[in-house]
Amino acid sequence: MGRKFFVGGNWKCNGTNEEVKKIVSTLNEAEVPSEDVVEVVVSPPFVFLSLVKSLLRSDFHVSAQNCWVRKGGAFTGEVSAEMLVNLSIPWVIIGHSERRLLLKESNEFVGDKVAYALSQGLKVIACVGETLEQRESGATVDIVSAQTKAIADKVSNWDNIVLAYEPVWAIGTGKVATPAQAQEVHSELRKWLHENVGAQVAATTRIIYGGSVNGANCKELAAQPDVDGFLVGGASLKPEFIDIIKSATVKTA
Ligand SMILES: O=C(CO)COP(=O)(O)O
Repeated sequence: MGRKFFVGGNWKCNGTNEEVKKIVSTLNEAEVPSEDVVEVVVSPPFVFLSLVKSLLRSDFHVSAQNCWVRKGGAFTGEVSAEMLVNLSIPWVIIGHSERRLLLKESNEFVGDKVAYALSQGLKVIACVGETLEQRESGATVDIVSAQTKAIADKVSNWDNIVLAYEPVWAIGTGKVATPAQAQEVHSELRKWLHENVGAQVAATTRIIYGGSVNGANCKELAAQPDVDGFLVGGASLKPEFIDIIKSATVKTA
């Protein structure tokens, strides 16, 4: 079975009520390849999830940017997986580097979160990626493998996981990984899955790239054999997100 191209838009901590409505209306008017060709998921901040869900075209889906590690309760400021399920939000991003680095989320904590979110029926965009210092010291593959292992240690079924490779040095910097750099790490991740989880999981799990993806660089990245889509930050707030969605056709050409 082929891996359907996946394009996620991570809006991060951006947007007003008015801006969110405008982005959604731009997306709703866009002509893009069908759902058979590309799966599109947008991830607004928690407070806008219901609004976006109510306005967004039905062939695009909504994701949260995080959720609590276990069942909800006395955890001030947190949002539980159960709440997302209750609102029919199908996806959640877990382990984004901004949370790993700024909020000190460990590999193990991320693994626990992924497992709990899956157990509640959510689909997960699980993020991994190395810092510039780690890349320069030659540790990239070790770092992303350890991050992936912490997830694999806690989950037995990968059907509802999309793995996002997001090198920290490429996020929000305009410094995109070259297609060859992205392909190299994606193929190492697939190899890791093959050797440590199984051939089927390696063949079917989508590995998407994130870090300064834009309308101009997406096609070349999408053409790489192990790049199965994107997780887009800054450009997902702009009309060029539509061009990025359209890059899915590179795979079918
Ligand atoms: O972190 C990212 C997506 O999750 C990437 O952000 P940018 O596309 O703004 O570099």
